[in-house]
Amino acid sequence: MVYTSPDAIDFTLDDCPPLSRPQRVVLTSPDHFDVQYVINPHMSGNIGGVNRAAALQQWKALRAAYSALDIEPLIVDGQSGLPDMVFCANQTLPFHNPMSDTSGVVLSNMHAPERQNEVPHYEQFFRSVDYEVLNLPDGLDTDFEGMGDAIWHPGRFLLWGGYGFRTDRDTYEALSDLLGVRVLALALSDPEFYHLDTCFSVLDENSVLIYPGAFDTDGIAMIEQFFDTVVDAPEGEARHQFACNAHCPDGDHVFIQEGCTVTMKRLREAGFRPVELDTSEFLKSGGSVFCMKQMIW
Ligand SMILES: NC(=[NH2+])NCCC[C@H](N)C(=O)O
Repeated sequence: MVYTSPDAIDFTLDDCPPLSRPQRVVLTSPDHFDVQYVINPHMSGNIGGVNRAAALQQWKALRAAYSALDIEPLIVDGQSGLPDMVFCANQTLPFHNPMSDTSGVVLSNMHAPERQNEVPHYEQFFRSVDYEVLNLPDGLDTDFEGMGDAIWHPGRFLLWGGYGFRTDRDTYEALSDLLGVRVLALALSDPEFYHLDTCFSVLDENSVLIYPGAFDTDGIAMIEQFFDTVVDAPEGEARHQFACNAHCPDGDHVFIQEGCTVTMKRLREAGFRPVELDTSEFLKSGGSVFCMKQMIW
């Protein structure tokens, strides 16, 4: 079942089976990262403008930050000719079904033609680690960009789904049927917040960090219905520093772009520990921490 308005909601969090936290992280080496085309507004003006050496240092610091929390990264090799492959949250949606105790990934159907050839590399990787690999139904020709838009509610078998730019609303009907999961679908309409993970960062079962301006009134109402604590990022930090592309891997630390001072203060007030990371080279492509990793079970 897909829910797009608060009036339709006929369940609570307690009706959703408990879901364990994913314990492993996948990262993709940035050897071939670059800005070579413009498929989101942040990339505009940045073609050829990436400092590869700086990008590598920033990526290594991210890798070290996961290791410091005892989350050992699995590394996928970036491929030449696929400059966005480093954003490994987008090509798949990893899942764990607590009822059947099965794990796997659903492959994306990238909206951007420039990124479609990234998916087979991830298919191969997940098969190599014995993951079940699922496809959206044959004949369904809707866009889907994985965890860029589809985000698990922490601790619950419940999926949040953004739609409007990179993922079609109808994809969530198919995903809901495929995985047997409820989906809360949020409309996106500001092109600078083109993926759900640019404006919505889950922290723990009761807390989320959002940029409210990216959502409509139904979206905000649904978010407020399911999270007791909603931390707002200010517009400038959300839009230009990707404050909401943060990642909280453990319900405590929040990896976030360096310099998001107001957001970090609000996170601390809500009881979280921000960990600043510099992703400035990746911001040139419209990505930061959240989309540079994929958590798996
Ligand atoms: N989930 C994300 N926000 N990923 C960032 C992707 C950036 C990439 N240049 C694109 O536009 O597709």
